[in-house]
Amino acid sequence: MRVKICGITRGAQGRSIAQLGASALGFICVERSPRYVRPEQIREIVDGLLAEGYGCDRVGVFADAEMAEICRVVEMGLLNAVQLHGSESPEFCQQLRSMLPTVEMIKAFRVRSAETLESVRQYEGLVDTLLLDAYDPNLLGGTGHTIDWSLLQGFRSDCAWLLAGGLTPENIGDALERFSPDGIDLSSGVEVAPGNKDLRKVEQLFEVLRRFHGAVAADAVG
Ligand SMILES: O=C(O)c1ccccc1NCC(=O)[C@H](O)[C@H](O)COP(=O)(O)O
Repeated sequence: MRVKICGITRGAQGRSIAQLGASALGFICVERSPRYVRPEQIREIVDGLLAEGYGCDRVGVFADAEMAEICRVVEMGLLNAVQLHGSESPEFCQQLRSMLPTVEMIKAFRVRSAETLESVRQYEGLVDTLLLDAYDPNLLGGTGHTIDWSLLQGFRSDCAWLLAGGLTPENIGDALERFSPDGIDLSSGVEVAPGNKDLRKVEQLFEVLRRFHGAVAADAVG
């Protein structure tokens, strides 16, 4: 199972989190987020990861950004995945795919109702991975709110999907008893403050995951 830890802003924390077993690290490229990191900072963090041989995925998180800007940051930051966290249309995803054919495309949905889950269907086949996050009227992500899990009961997709939204070392066991996502994504649940990760909480997370999956590989769980 993939484990994505999002909102990395510091090189040393990124490397420690990769060492603990994260398979993907997320960098917030949305300027109004308190977790925003400039492309130059991403590059510095990524250079450090690559220099130490960490093979985890490097995900740039965007929200309704211009295609040219996404391509610029991907190139500069040596990213191998983009997460589209705004209201990007299926056509936008299709066009971006043709511009970045080798980059994983993750489309995020802020799940507010059963209709949100229906809208996901239009993206299956166009993107590589879906990410289901919580809805908040004021914030795009990193909210710490959980999705109304009753809405996800019975959710299936042809696409790989990641569960996000208010996940913590305390509730991850409960989440994985209810759902079988292809991966999980956490941010504020493993933080001291926005953008400052709590390594003890990340460690605690992997301890719980080991109980579920037996063993933790260097870049994957289970
Ligand atoms: O984290 C942010 O500040 C953010 C800002 C704008 C768009 C997306 C953002 N985060 C995206 C993520 O993938 C988070 O990990 C996801 O929303 C879950 O966050 P949390 O509920 O804090 O675990």
